[in-house]
Amino acid sequence: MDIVYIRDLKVDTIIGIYDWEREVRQTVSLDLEMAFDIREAARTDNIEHTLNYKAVAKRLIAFIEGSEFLLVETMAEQAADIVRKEFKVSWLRLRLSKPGAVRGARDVGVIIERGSKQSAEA
Ligand SMILES: Nc1nc2c(c(=O)[nH]1)N=C([C@H](O)[C@@H](O)CO)CN2
Repeated sequence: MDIVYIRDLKVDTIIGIYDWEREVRQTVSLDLEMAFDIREAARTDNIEHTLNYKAVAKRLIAFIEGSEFLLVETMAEQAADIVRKEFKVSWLRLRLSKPGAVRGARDVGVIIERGSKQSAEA
């Protein structure tokens, strides 16, 4: 199985359960791994034959910038749903982190896997 990925996509947004978090935008970071068979794109050297990571990143930035979730869980689930449905991704792993949200920790957050690797198999 091949993977197209985006690492450390930083986006400013309203996120969090505390009063102060509803007023100040914080930075979240996304790591995204998406199953995609890259062989046709490699053979043709044509962007139309692959999963365009810039298009995925632009869509996620627009979605997250406009959102106001309380929990990282909700943001992660909805972001995964967008990628799966709009970009026809059969399997993905998404890590969503809030850098500096907990004193003493570099970052905190969630990692989710959705979909099946089967349909992305060669
Ligand atoms: N599992 C979670 N735990 C916590 C979350 C969350 O979204 N998911 N959020 C917070 C606060 O908003 C925190 O990020 C502020 O420091 C606490 N725990």
